[in-house]
This record gives sequence, structure tokens and C-alpha cells, in this order.
Amino acid sequence: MIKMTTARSLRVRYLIGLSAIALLVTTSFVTMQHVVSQQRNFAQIVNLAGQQRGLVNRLAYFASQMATTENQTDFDQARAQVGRTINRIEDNHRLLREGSPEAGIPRITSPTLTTIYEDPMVGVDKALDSFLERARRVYATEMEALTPNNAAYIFLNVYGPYALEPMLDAVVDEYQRIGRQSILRIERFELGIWLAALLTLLLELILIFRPLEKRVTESIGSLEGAVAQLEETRGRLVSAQELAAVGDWQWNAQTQELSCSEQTHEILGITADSFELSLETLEHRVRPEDREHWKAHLEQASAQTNAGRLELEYRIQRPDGRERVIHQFMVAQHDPDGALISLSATLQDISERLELSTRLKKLSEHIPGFIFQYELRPDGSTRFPYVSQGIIDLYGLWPEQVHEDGAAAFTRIHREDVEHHTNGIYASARALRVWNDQYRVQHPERGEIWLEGNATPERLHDGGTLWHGYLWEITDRKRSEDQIRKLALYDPLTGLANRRLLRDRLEHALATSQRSQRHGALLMMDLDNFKTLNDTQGHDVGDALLVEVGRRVSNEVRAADTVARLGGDEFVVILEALDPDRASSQLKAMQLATAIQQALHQPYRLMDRGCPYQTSVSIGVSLFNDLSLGADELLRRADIGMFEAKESGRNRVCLFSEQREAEVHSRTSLIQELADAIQQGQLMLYYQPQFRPDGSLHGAEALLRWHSPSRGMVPPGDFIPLAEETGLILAIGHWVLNTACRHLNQIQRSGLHDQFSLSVNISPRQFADSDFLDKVEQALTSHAVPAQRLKLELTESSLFHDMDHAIEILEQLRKQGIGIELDDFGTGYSSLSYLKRLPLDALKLDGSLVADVVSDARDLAILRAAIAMAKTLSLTVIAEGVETNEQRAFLASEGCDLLQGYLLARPMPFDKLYALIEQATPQRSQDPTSELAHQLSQRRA
Ligand SMILES: Nc1nc2c(ncn2[C@@H]2O[C@@H]3COP(=O)(O)O[C@H]4[C@@H](O)[C@H](n5cnc6c(=O)[nH]c(N)nc65)O[C@@H]4COP(=O)(O)O[C@H]3[C@H]2O)c(=O)[nH]1
Repeated sequence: MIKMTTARSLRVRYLIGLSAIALLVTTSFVTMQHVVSQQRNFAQIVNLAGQQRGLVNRLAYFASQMATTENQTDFDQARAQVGRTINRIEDNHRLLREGSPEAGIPRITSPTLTTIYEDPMVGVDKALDSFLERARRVYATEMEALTPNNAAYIFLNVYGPYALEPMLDAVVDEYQRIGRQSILRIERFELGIWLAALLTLLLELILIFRPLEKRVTESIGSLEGAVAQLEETRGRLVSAQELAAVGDWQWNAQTQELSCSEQTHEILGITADSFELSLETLEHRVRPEDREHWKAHLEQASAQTNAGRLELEYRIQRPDGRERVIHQFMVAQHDPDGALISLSATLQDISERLELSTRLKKLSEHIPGFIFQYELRPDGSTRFPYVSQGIIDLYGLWPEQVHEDGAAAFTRIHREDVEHHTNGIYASARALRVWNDQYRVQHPERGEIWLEGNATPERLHDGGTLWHGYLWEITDRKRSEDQIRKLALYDPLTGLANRRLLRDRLEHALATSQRSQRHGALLMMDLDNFKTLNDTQGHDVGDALLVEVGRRVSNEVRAADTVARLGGDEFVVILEALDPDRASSQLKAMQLATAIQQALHQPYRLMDRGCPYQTSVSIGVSLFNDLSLGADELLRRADIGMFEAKESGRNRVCLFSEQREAEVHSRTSLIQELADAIQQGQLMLYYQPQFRPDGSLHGAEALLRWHSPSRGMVPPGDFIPLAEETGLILAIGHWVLNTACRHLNQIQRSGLHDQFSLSVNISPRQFADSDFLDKVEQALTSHAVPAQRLKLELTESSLFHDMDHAIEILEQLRKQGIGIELDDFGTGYSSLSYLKRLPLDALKLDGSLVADVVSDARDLAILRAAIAMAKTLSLTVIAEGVETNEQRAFLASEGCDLLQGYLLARPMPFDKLYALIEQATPQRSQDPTSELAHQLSQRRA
């Protein structure tokens, strides 16, 4: 459209340009004509004016002949000449004065001419009249009468040359002047026209021809570009045909000629010059089985004027023997009368594509799941243009059922997943983002199955979306995930919630209680003595009990409440929405906890074991009604409540209290400080010497001291039970053993006392430690201390728990030479039969026994029995807590081998003990190395 407008404007400009030039040329031509005619006219006039002068002379001449001849004939001839000349002068004068359009002589006037002609004195009109009047008189005179003296004749001869001729010359001059002026004007006009023509040409050059030339150049350029583009397009078409393996041919119905592209030759396997292609030769290439079909196709195209694009697949046989499958589109062209003009066709070798699609089909039939093309049309309707057979297995639908309408597949989707599924598809269509989804399908035979899909979308021309994707079944995986999720959230043994789920629920319960303003409660419970059941009856029975406990607890609470097992024998219950009132909520929670406690106290029949098992539970209760506490704090509080229930004798329900928490807190910080104390070197060993009855120094008992920076000196009675309970005693005991051995080494190296021994207290937990023997041996070895120098003090509780095991350990210790002493003897229930079995070296009579031995007959009896018992078993008897001389004397007299107590010496630091040993030794060793070693060790200590 734009191009047409441009061409039209070019044409208009060009025409204007040409018209202007034509106008100028025409004007110039007319002007020239005018100049020429003007010149001619003036030439005629000047000529006429000039003729007048000649005619005047001629008249005078013939008048002279008339006057001078004597021959009548000559006279007559001269006379005739005079007559004709008079007429001509008169005619000429008239022409000059009046002009004659017929003769092409214009009437010329000017002031000068008027004067020349009409002046009354010297005007040509009057002079010529006078001259011609004399001439006529001469003419009328006969030969005989005419003499040179004739007045008229004389006038003619005189007046003519001398008066009239100058006048006529003036006329000629004037005509010439007027003619020149007129021509000059025309010439100027001509110059103007010429300049205008030049200017017009220049303007046309600038405004018309230059743009015209530019346009033409541009047009030529774009024409060349178009030609190049055409060439390129042709080239591209050829290579596209090559690439797509698409050929084409045209058949002209009139000439019966068939032209085809190079690619057609390529497809047919023939060269362009091998033989001439015609519809017949083309048909000859078609396999005989398909030939009829091919012909029918051709005929249909030729016959039907409105057949449109016809499609056909057929096989051809190439000269090289290869069979190929061809896909052909054919279009026929007809004239308005319906006569066939031409046939055009494209043909493509689809053998490989067919083979590929056959393979793909086979593949898609054998892979699990199905591949598909899914189309979402702009109107929201859907279809599966392609879907493999796998859809039968996953959707229970045949591919044909969804080819044109995908609604059937949609109805199979699980109703809970429909919204999510639809949103996913639309989101993918909007953003053209890969669609990926997991959703459930309700299969008519297989029930609910899980599918996962992945598809890449593309936008269609009509605005619809087409996905290419793959769907596969993930039911098993989903089940496993479900299982894993359950395992992650539920206790596999009891099926109750585990710690993780409990936390979630607890946080949720806290939030709910804040919203509803109703209190909730957390119950934490621990079975009493579960470990014993587990150890004695085996884990199967333990597990059976836990399952039953879980079941009974669940029975006691509402379905909405959460019962969880935290591990081991620890259970937790979350009670929700109790009451807005705290007291009432507390009451409800305690009642429920008591109900649980009672339910769990009922006898159990575990794994068909003969006698029923009975257990009890300690329950801690903590209330909540907002988020402020947090799940951790709430659990901690319930734990404190439970701890208290256990502390106060088990089988109890205890509500968390702030005071109890403070106690627990102080205990916790004590534990922490004690743990730090080992690292920070706040522990020390004091030694309380032991003497023989004769007062000689025998050895010493190592007693632990804790110099706490914040608490001052903490007595062992305050922290050893805690260390025992928490297990810290293992590290502490290790340190004590090694420190005692190091000190023993120093004493030994000093050479002061070659029999001196140190007794070290061993706690029950330390003794039960599987590495105990190794640790003792390691302490002796690393400090190079002979085993005989080390005594271990054990209590009954260490030994009687598992006698056999204890005996085994003790024997091993004794085998090395380590002395074993039974501490606190007389406070427990040790009988002779037990003592007999134990490989002991000494009995240590408890200080409480010694304290009242002098005054209390009962204590005296026990003491005597104990000493007798020890003597029977050949054990050394050590008495501790000797505070008075009476006690000492008495104990000595009763046969105690060793005495220990404030009377003799209080517990002291190592350097004091060392000094005591020095004092007690009669002769100090002179060994300089021993001295040096002592000093060094002193410094180190
Ligand atoms: N009233 C009175 N008391 C006397 C007299 N002579 C000694 N004692 C005290 O009696 C305790 C003797 O220690 P124990 O019976 O083994 O009792 C020890 C022992 O069971 C334990 N113990 C101390 N050190 C250790 C240790 O290193 N390991 C272990 N496991 N327990 C230790 O702490 C308990 C208390 O130790 P200590 O407070 O040092 O108290 C020591 C000692 O200072 C006396 O004449 N009169």
C-alpha cells in the first residue's frame, strides 16, 4: 500500500516536471515564432518604406524619359511605367499607414511616425501627395506637350530627390528603430523565458528529478535486495527441502510437462539427467501394491475442483532396490470452467520417521507409565492428541477415549487432588513452565493409586497449550514415604507419637490454649523399676509391658489428647482444653494422672509368663495456658514433677512447683560445677594417716576435697552421692586413683617408707564400670607404683549387688597384689557367709560403731563380733573415727590392727603427709636423687 502511494506520488511529480518543461518549451517556441513574424513584418515594412524611396526615383526617372524621348512608343512605355509607379507608391503608402492583415503587415504607429507622416509642413503624407499630384500631371501630359521645362516635370525631378527622399529615409529609419525596439523587447522576454526554463529545470532537478533518481536508485536497490532475497529464499528452500527431505513436483496439464526439485530426485533415488520424469515414470516408481491407490489419489485431485489439499502415503521402489515410504500432499489448480491446469505436490521420505514412531510405540507400550501429549484449548477444553497404551493401566481408560476429549481422564482424579492438579496445569500454561505433579487417581479396578507426572508445555498458534510429558506410578514409593513418615513421627513399638510429633502437637496445643483461653496439661511418666524387669526378664517382656502401658494410657484419655512415648519407659500425655480456670484444670489433670497411675498399677500378663507382673509409675504434671512457656520449658517442668514423684518414693503423681524447680536447679548447677571442677583442678586429695596400735605410721586413706570458688570447701558427702548418681564419679574416681598413685610414687621415690600404702575409696558405680580393672592397672603402671602399695576401699553396696561378678573382679585385683578393704563395716547386713566368699584383705570398722563403743554395750558387742569375724577370716581390722584415748586403748586391746581418727591425725594435704612420713622415718635416705625427686614432685603437686 505504501509502495503504491510512493509510486503514485513519483508519477505525479514526474508529470508536473514534464508539464513545466513542455510549457516552457512551448512558450519559448511561441515567442520565437512571434520574434520571427515580427522580424518578417518589420522587414516587410522597412522594405516597403525602402521601396517608396526607389519608386520615387523610378517615377522621376520615367518622367525624365517621357520628357526627353521623341519616340511615341518609348514615351508610352515610360508613361505606363509612371502610371504603375504612382499606383505602387500609393499602395505602399496605404499599406504603411494602415497595415494589411492579409498581407501580414501590421499597422505601426508611434509619435515620431505620426510627426514624420502628418507634420503639416514637412509631413510625408503631404509631401507625397504633392509629389504624386505632379506625377499625375506629368502622366496626363502628352509627348508633344511635355518638355523638360514642364513645371510638373521639374518639380518631380527636383522635389523628389531633394525633399521627398530624405523624408522617406527618415520613415525607413523610424520603422527600423521601432522594429529593433520591438525585437529587443521580445528578445528580453525570450531571455526571461530562458532563465525561467533554467530555474524550472534547476528546481525540477532538485525537487523532482533528484528525489526521483534517489527513489529509482532505492527501488533498484530494493529490487536487487528482493532479487537477492528471492535467490536466498530459493537457496533456503532447496536446503530446507534437503534438510527436511521434502521434494516437490508440478505437472502442467497443458504441456504435460513435469518439473521437480532436486530433492525429489534425491528421494526417488534418480539423477536429473538419467531419465526424463513424467507422471507415468513417477507412477512407475510407486510400488505395485500402492499404485492403484496412487492413481485414485491423482484422479481425485484432477477431477474435484474443490478437493483442497489431499494427503497420501505410499511406498516407492528406488532403482537401488531400497523401498521407502513417502508422504505426499497434492493440490490441483483448475480454471473457472473446471478444467485442470496443473497439479502440485510435495513428497517426503518418512521411512525413518515411521520406523522411529513404530519403535517409540513399542517402547511406550513397554515402559511403566505412559507418555502423552496433552492439549489445553483456549476455551478450556482438553484432549490428549497422543497417549500411549499405559493409560489403560493407570487411568483405566483407552487412548481413544481421551484423544478428542480429556474430560474422562479428569474425572478419574481423586477429588481432594483436583484443585491442586488443575492449578498446577494452569500455572504451567501461564508461565510456560515445566509441569510436575504428584496426585491420586481413582482407578476403576485398582482403586486409589498415586501418579507422578512431568511435562513440558509449548504455546500453540491458537493460544492453546500443548504439553509433552510422561506419567508414571509412584504408589509404592508413596506408601514407603508414608511408612517413613510414620516411622519419623511414631514410635514403632507402641504406635504412639514419638518425641518429634509430640513437640509438634505440644506447640500446637500451646497455641490453641492461648486462643481458647483454656488450660492444658502435660503429663510425663516413667515406669518404676522398668530396668530391673528388662534386665531380669529380657527385652521381649519389657517391650510387651511398654505396649500394654501405651494401650492403657491411651484408654484413659480422650481421642483428641496425645499420648507419646519418648523412649525407654518414658511416656507423655498432652491434655488439651481442660478448663479456663486454673484450679479446676489442675484438679482435672491430677485426677486423670491418678486414673492413669491406677490403670498402670493393675497386674499385667506379659507374654504368657506365669505370674502376673505389677509395676508402678511416677507422673509429673505441668499446666499451660499460653505460648509463653514454650514446648521445651513445659517438658522440662513436667520432667521436674516426675523427678519429684520418683524422689518422693515413686508411684506418685506430682504437680510441678516452682520451689521444687529451684532445688532441681541448684542440683543441676551443682552437677555442672562439679563437672567443671575436674577440668579446672578444683579437686584435691587429703590424706588421713593410719597407725598401728604401737603408734607407728602404716599408711593413709585418700579423702577427696573440693575447693569450689563459689561454694568454698564442699564436703565429699555433699557431692559424692550426686557424682555417683550422674556418673561423674567415673571421671572423679579416675582422677583420685591417678593422683593417689602419683603421690605414692613420690613417697616411694623418696625412699622414706618402703611399706607405706594408700587406701583409695571406690564407689559402687566405679566398681561396676567395665573398664575398672584396666583403669586401676593403668594408674599403677603409668606412675610405676607396686600394686602392694595400693589398697581399695569398697562398700557392701558395691559388692553384694552382683556377688559373683564382684568376686571375679576382686580376685583379679588381689592377684596383682592390690589390697581390698571392706569399708563402713558394721553398718550393713554383711553376714559371715557372704564375707567368706569375698576375697578381702581387711575390714574397716565404721566410725559410728567406734564412736559409742566405750559407752554402748550393744556397739561393743557388734564390734567384738566383727573383730572376731575378721580374725576368723584372717582379715586385717582397721578402726576409723578414733577420737579418744579410751577408744584407742580399747580398740588396741580388742585386737584392731590399724587405727585412724582425729585423735591420731586429721585428714591433711599431701605435703603435710609427706612431712609426717619424713618425721616418722628414723633415718632419711641420703640418696640425692630421691631428694631431688621429692623436691620436683613437691613442686609439681
Ligand atoms: N567424726 C569423725 N570423722 C572422722 C574421724 N576420722 C576420720 N573421719 C572422717 O570419716 C570419713 C572417712 O571416710 P569414709 O568412711 O571412707 O567416708 C568417706 C567416703 O565414703 C567418701 N569419700 C571421700 N573421698 C572419697 C573418694 O575419693 N572416693 C569415694 N568414692 N568416696 C570418697 O566420703 C566419705 C566422707 O569423707 P570425709 O568427709 O572426708 O570423712 C572422712 C573422714 O574425714 C574422726 O575421728 N571423727
